[in-house]
Amino acid sequence: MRYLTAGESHGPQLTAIIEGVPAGLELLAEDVNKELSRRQKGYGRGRRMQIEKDEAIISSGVRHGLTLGSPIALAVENKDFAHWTKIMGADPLDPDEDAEVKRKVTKPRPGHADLNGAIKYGHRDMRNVLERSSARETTVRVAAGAVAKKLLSELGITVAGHVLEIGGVKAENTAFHSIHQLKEITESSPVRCLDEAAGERMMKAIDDAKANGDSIGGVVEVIVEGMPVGVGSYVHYDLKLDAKIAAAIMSINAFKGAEIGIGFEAARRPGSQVHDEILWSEEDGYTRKTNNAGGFEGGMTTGMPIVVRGVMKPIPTLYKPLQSVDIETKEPFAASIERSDSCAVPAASVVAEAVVAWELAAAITSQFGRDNMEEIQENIRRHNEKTRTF
Ligand SMILES: Cc1cc2nc3c(=O)[nH]c(=O)nc-3n(C[C@H](O)[C@H](O)[C@H](O)COP(=O)(O)O)c2cc1C
Ligand SMILES: C=C(O[C@@H]1CC(C(=O)O)=C[C@@H](OP(=O)(O)O)[C@H]1O)C(=O)O
Repeated sequence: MRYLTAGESHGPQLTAIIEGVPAGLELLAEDVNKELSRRQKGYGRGRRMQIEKDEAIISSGVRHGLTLGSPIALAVENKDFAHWTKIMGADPLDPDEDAEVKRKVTKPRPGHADLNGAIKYGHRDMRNVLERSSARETTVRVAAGAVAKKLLSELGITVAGHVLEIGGVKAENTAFHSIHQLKEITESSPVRCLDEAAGERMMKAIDDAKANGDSIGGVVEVIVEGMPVGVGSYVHYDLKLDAKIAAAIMSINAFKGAEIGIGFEAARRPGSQVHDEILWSEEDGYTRKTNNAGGFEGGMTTGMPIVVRGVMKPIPTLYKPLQSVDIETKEPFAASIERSDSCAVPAASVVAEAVVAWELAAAITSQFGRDNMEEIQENIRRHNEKTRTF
C-alpha cells in the first residue's frame, strides 16, 4: 500500500491517491469524515479550524460502499480558499498583476520550514514554501489513515491515540481497562487525555501560553491491540516495522522524537527489568508477563499491544515573535501574525493514530495478501491458529 498527497494549505483542495487497498473492504465517506472531524477538534487550535469543515469526496476506487482493489482518489476542500483566491491565484497558470497578489512573504519564522525551504527551492516568496509545509496536509494523511483503520478493524485490530503531556503537565492516571474504554474517555476530553484533572491543567497551560503570545508542545501515545505475531521482519533494515512506525511518527509536522515501549527509559534499567518474560497457555498461546518492548522484538510484532509515543515541539508561529531576518532587506524584524494554533497536540494524536495505522495496514497486506479482504482474513486466521500451538 502507498499513497501520495497533493495540495496547498490555502489552495482549493487537498488530494490523496491511495494505492494497494484490497478489494472488498466496506468503505463509506462517513468512515473517513469521522476521523477528519476528530482531527479538527482539540483545545488550543486557532481560528482556521472554525472556518474548515473537513469532508472527504471519494471519487474513485469504491463502488456501492466496497473498495474495488483499484486506486482510491480522495479530496478534501479548503473552505478558507474562498478568502485566498487572489493570493493563491484562482487560475494557477494566470499571472495576476494585482498588488496584493504580488506581496511577498519575506520574513521567515524560526522553527518553521520557511527559510530552508526558500533557499532550497529558490523561492523569494516564502508563501511558496509555507503553503505546502503547513500541517494542513495532515488532513489527507488522516483520510488515508482512516482507510487503513477501517481495514485493520475488519481484522480485529484496534488503534487508539491519546495525550500524555502538554506544556510540562503530565497525565498521572493513565490506567484503562480496555482499549475501547480508553477511546471512550479520551473522545470526550477536549485535550484527548485519560486523566481528567491533568486535562484541566493542560487546558490552563494552553490558555496561559496563548495569553503570553506563546505556544506549547507535548507527548502523544498510540496503542494498538490485535496485531498478529511476526509482522515485519529482522532480515532487512527496511523491513523492520518498528523503524517504519518511528519514521511515520517523525514525519508528522513538528514531531521531534519517537519511542516504542519503555523507549528511553530502557537506558536506565538492567536487562532483567527490561525484557518481557515469555509465557504459554493452551487458550492464549504465547504471551508476555510485561510489555516493556511495546509490541516489537527484532523489527517484528510480538502480538502484545503496540505502544508508541511521539514528542511534538511547540508551534513555531508565535504572537510573541522571535528574532529573525527579512530575506529582502537582511534587517532584523519583529513580525506580527494574523492567526495560529497555540497547541495542536490533541489534534496531532489523531494524526499519529492515522500514520501508525497506515504502516500496520501496509505491513499486513504485504504479508497476508493484497488482493481481497477475504483472502487476508483467511490467511490471518490460519497464521493465528498456527502461532498459538507453535
Ligand atoms: C495538527 C498540527 C497543527 C499545526 N499548526 C500549526 C500552526 O498553526 N502554526 C505553525 O506555525 N505550525 C503549526 N504546526 C507545526 C508546523 O507545521 C511545523 O512545525 C512545520 O511544518 C515545520 O516542520 P518541523 O517542525 O517538523 O521542522 C502544526 C502541526 C500539526 C501537526
Ligand atoms: C489548517 C490546518 O492547520 C494549520 C497548520 C499550520 C502550519 O503552519 O502547520 C498553520 C495554520 O494555518 P493558517 O495559517 O491557515 O491558520 C493551521 O491552521 C489544519 O490542521 O487543518
